[in-house]
Amino acid sequence: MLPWFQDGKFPLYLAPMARFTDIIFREFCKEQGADVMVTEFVQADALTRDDPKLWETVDFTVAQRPMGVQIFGSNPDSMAAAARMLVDRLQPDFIDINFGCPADRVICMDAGSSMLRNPKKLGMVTGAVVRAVPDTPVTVKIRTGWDDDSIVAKEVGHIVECEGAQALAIHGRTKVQGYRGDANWPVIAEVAEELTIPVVGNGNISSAEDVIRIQQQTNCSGLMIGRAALGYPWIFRDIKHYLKYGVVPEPPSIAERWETIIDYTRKIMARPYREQRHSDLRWMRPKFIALTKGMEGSRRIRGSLGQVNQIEDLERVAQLHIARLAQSESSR
Ligand SMILES: Cc1cc2nc3c(=O)[nH]c(=O)nc-3n(C[C@H](O)[C@H](O)[C@H](O)COP(=O)(O)O)c2cc1C
Repeated sequence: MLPWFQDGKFPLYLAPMARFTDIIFREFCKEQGADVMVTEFVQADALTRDDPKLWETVDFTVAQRPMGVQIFGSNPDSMAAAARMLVDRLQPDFIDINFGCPADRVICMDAGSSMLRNPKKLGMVTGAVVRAVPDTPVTVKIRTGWDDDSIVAKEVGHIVECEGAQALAIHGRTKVQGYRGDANWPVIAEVAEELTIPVVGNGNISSAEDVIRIQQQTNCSGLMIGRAALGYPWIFRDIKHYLKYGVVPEPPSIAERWETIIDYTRKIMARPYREQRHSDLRWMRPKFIALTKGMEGSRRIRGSLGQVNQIEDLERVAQLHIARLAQSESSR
C-alpha cells in the first residue's frame, strides 16, 4: 500500500491542472495542507525527445513529495520509455497515467480519455509502464467513461489493478460531459467498493462539508480537489482544520490573498524556462483570473487583469481592488 494511504490516512490530492498547477502553485498548496500532488500531464513522446519546456513542467521540489509525474500517450513503448526516463532523472514518488483528458488534441492521438474506449489497450499501456519502472509505483487517473452509455470505470479499475497500478483516481464525469454537470459519485463509490487498491474520488469538491459527506457515502481512500483550489488554495487548510476542530477557520484577508498572488507571480517569472520565454505577464492572465475568481468583487477587476503586462500593473489592480472593497465596507 502506498505510504500516504497507510494507517488510516485519508490524503487530499491537488488535482493536476495543465497551465495552472505549476511548481510554485503546488508549493503554496503544499504549505496549505495538500498531501499528495501530481504534475500537469506531459506527452510521453515529447518527453523522450527531451523538450526542455516539458522538463520544466515536471520539475518539483523535495518539499512537495510525495509527488507524482503524470504522462499521457497511447503507445506502450514510448509510455514505458518516458516513465523510465522520468524515474532515472527525477525519482518521483510515483508515475501517474492520464486516461481522462477530454481535449481534442489528446483524443486525436488516441490518448487521454480516448483510451476508455479501448480498455484492452489501456491495460497494455498500464502494464508496460508498470514493468518499465519496477522500482516506482504507478497510478492511473480516469473518467467514468466516454459517455453515459459507456461507463467503464469498474472494468477499467479491475484491468489497471490487475496490471499492477497501485491507486486509481476517478474524475466522476464522462469525456462527453467535459467539466459540466454533476460528478457521478455513485459510480466512484461502486468502484471503490470493488477494488483492492485505493480509489481517490474527484469532481466538484469545494468545501469541508463535501469531504465529510463523501467520506460517509463512499469507501474512497482519499480525495482530489481541482478547480476549487485554483481560486482558493487555502481550501486544503480549511478542510484539514474542519476535520480536526469542526469549524472552518477565518479566510485570509483580501490583502493577504493579493500578497500571495503577487509573490507567486514573482516566483514563477524567476523560473528558468519562463524567464527565457516570457518578457511580460500576458501569458499569466488566465492564471490571475483563476486565482481571483472567488474573491469579492472579482468580476469588476477581470477587465483590468486582462490588461496586466508587468508586475507593477498587477500591483495597481490589487491596490485598487483592496481600496474599493475597504470603501464599500466603510459605507455599509
Ligand atoms: C484547466 C484544467 C486543466 C486540467 N489538466 C489536467 C491534467 O493535466 N491532467 C489530469 O489528469 N487532469 C486535468 N484536469 C482535470 C482535473 O484534474 C480534475 O479531474 C477536474 O478538474 C475535476 O475536478 P474538480 O471538479 O475538482 O475541478 C484539468 C482540469 C482543468 C480545469
